[in-house]
Amino acid sequence: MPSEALLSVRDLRIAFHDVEAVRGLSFDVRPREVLALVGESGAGKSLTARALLGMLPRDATTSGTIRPDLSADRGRRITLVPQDALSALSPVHPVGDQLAAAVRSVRRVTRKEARALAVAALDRVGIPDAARKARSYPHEYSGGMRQRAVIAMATINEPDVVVADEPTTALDAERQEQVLRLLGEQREAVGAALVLVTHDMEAVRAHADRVLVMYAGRQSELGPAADVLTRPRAPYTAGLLASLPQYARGRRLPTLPGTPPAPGALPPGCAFAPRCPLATDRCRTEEPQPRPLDGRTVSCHRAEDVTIELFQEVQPA
Ligand SMILES: Nc1ncnc2c1ncn2[C@@H]1O[C@H](COP(=O)(O)OP(=O)(O)OP(=O)(O)O)[C@@H](O)[C@H]1O
Repeated sequence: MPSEALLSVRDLRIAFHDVEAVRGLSFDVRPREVLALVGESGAGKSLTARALLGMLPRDATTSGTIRPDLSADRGRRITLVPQDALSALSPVHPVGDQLAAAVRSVRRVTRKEARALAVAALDRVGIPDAARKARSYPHEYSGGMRQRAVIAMATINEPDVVVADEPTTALDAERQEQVLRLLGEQREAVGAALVLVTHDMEAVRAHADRVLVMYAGRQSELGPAADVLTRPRAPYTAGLLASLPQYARGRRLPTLPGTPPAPGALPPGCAFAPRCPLATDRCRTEEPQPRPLDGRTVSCHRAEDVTIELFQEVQPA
């Protein structure tokens, strides 16, 4: 995989009224890779993804850099697959017209050519009788078909980066897997990188090349998914993995005790220390900075002592 960056994020901070929700993230998105942003609710995954797209809420203040700024080319070089497929489609225009309009907004093609591209895109995502379905409105599509249409919309202009923000939360497990597989195939077909926001470690394992594990607005661990998921170096990663059935070894599934802190109420030192079985006085006073270890970057004073079994013996609080 080429290692030059398509996007470079450096010391990204996102605050609301002086309370930081994202606190100094640095990572790259590489060409054609699937980079998963993973962590519990409130970790700052969506805000980070939205910052890439230039779609932050108006009252957010940011610092740091995202280079190049693809958000000026949103819809062409960077696109979004949102949580809710309906919100990505207008209810008042046929789906094919919306796809054709998306094409014509960035390419000089005739209406007829745009229309043909729209039908081809719907066909590519597995919509049966695409020429006819292109004339239907979103409400005439089933939920699954709408998901497919949204993926067609996000890939039709062959972007460099597709950002998918929990694209499957509303779906059952089987559908989730289908949608992620389709998203993977489509982004591969157009040569785009995928930034996949998820709280599902199973999805990360099945679909990501690299993973950025986030906790309380910071980076816990960043590295190749195959390494991070088999040999975590951040206690928080081990905690997320503990809830996956294959690591429970026949025992009752351990869960990560406690909840993440709210952005305005962070403990001193490492934000994860109150939930961490390895925490020492240093962890409770000194915030760990990202450092290289075992081919990834990890923010933990005790990273060398972390094993995948760390949470096996911990009972839910
Ligand atoms: N519009 C907003 N105004 C104020 N605070 C916000 C706003 N949006 C997000 N936040 C704060 O930022 C934190 C991180 O939000 P974000 O949506 O990025 O989390 P997430 O990791 O994507 O979680 P989830 O999985 O629940 O979507 C939230 O817990 C919240 O405190």
